[in-house]
Amino acid sequence: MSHSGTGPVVSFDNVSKHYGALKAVDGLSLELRRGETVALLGPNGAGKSTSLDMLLALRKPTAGTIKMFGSDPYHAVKSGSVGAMLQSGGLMPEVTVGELVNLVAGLHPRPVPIATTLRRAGIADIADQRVDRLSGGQTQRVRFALAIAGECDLIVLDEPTTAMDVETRQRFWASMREEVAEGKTLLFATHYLEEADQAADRILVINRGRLLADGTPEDIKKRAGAKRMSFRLAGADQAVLLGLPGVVSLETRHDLVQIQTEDSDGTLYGLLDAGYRPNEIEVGSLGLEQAFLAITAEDDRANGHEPAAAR
Ligand SMILES: Nc1ncnc2c1ncn2[C@@H]1O[C@H](COP(=O)(O)OP(=O)(O)OP(=O)(O)O)[C@@H](O)[C@H]1O
Repeated sequence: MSHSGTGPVVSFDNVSKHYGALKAVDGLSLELRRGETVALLGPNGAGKSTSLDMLLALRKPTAGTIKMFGSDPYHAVKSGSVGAMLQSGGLMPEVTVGELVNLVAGLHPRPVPIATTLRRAGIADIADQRVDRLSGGQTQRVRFALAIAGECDLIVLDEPTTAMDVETRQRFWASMREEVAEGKTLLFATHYLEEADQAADRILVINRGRLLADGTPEDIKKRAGAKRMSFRLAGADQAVLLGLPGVVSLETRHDLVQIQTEDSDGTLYGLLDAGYRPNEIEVGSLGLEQAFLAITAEDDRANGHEPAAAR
């Protein structure tokens, strides 16, 4: 079955999952469009795995509706439309990597040639090794191979690059781009903010089971509002700098001043009005990591919780 329709690939409509009093997912609504690479970003316990598991029909929502290719997740998964790599789940021991990939491809309605899968996952050289004798990073690559062993339209990955070293991670994303170039939709959960920034064209920030932000990496950085400003200024009075409009935090080293501000224009005008003449003024957005922390901390404060970063 091929899905070339124009409807959303995935839709969550007001989906919740409660474990007793705990709202792991709390009224989540979102849509993924064909060909998008979307990162699900959130602190520990945000509800990322629960959301992905519900999408893959492994857990049942307490309320709300999930659709995949316009049908219910169970049937979409059964038809082979989705390839998935989850966080846990052991691999069958005592078989070789090649045998395992062969076995899983054989179960798939539209198997990909084994050699292609081994190459794409970067495991051709370990095809003869037993799966229970692999390193953590190699195991991750084998699990990725199983996700792409059949032709599918949607790939779902839960923290795929955990335990991968930098080189393996880069190779992994290069293979992923090959998959996406074929028109596949990719949804992945990650803790690695730089990874979301580099790999995704859209980021969904979730915290406590709710969607806090949905946009391009640029949007997310803007959404956090604050800017970072730096300049050189000899003999600046810290108290004066902290008192400037919009200033959130301040760091100084020798004559280098770095400021986080919610109003970069106001901060600069205030500084000039106070008679200072700084040099080498630079104003930029916060990095994604800072933006992400700012968004989740603001949400935690607004809801009377301790910020996730401090949990
Ligand atoms: N089977 C379960 N029974 C009870 N609570 C659960 C169960 N599974 C998950 N939870 C709780 O639901 C919340 C969301 O968990 P989930 O694993 O979805 O978060 P996550 O965003 O994937 O976190 P992490 O980044 O740590 O993997 C957590 O508070 C977790 O403790």
